[in-house]
Amino acid sequence: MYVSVQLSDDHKSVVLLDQRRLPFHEEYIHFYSASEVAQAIRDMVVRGAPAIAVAAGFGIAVEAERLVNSGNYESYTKNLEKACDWLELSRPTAVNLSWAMKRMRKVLSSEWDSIESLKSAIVNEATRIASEDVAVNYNIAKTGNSLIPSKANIMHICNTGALATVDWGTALGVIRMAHMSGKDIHVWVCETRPRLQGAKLTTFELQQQNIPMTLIVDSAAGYLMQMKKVDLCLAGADRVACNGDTANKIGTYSVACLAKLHNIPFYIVTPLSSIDPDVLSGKEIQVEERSCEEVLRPSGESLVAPDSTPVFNPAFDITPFSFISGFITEVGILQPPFTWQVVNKWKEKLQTTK
Ligand SMILES: CSC[C@@H](O)[C@@H](O)C(=O)COP(=O)(O)O
Repeated sequence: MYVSVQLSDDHKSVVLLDQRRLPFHEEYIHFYSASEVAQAIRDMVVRGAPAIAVAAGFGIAVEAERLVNSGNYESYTKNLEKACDWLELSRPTAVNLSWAMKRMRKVLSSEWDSIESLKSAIVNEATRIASEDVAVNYNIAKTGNSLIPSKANIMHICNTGALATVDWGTALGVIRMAHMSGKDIHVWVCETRPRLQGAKLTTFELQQQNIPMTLIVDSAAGYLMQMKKVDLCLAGADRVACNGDTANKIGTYSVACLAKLHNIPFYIVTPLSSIDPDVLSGKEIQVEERSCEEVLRPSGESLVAPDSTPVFNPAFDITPFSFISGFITEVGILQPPFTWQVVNKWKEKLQTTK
């Protein structure tokens, strides 16, 4: 079984499964500093909002180990705070990155009696972020499964599985749980241009789990809905605004519009950590723009359009909350608004029921 992101036993490297090479090569690469991890996140060696948050947390743990003999307590914490800044900036749309770095900064600003004890606290917090991800996604999968009929054709975009998290995944976790519980499900896998996370990664995960699926080009989504071959749609999230507007992989909005037109339920499957109550609506969400090369050379080498064709390549889009039937989370199926007060109440409830 593959693991998208790990901390090496000696805490000297973050080990990432290189998602750019899947499904044909399972290669693990070691990254030895926070700046190397930030670059790996930018290059999408690891991707998916929860997985990049975990990778960034481990990036700080590795940096803490690397810098342990490099200066006094003050310079040590200052350098680690700088590392949090680079990691946070490595991809702008997924709020999980800032959420993880906020947790690491909290550890950095607490009082510790030595560099050694601060370093252990950093490793513990990074490891906790990773293990919480597994538990949270397991709960999401259980909650979501209650919505899946015993026989269903589910449309899914991008990759939201174990590769995008530490294990289970969000939307694909729900699909995995439904399949494990004996439901007769089939997944329409949107290929997800331009980086093909659906074609390369989601098919790989579904195949490993023996879940029936069919790969489609993104533009086939409407036709399938019109033919009444889709019962519901599940997608992940990179940032959910307070009013429920949701940033997710480019193409999600198109699927949501088509689903609304055809009266098909469209759910966002997300941990609470992807909700950003500081952002009031989707208008305030920064959408990452990526290199034109991703569109011009989808498989890396040959051009599919004349050289120097102008390209616009937004990595995400925003689905307005009115297109979303509900948010499947670790605390249940929710509806906005997601104010801090409300989100904190759910988090507290979660703590007390643990
Ligand atoms: C559980 S993953 C949720 C989202 O991060 C996912 O749907 C997505 O859009 C990933 O985009 P990516 O650009 O591959 O990082």
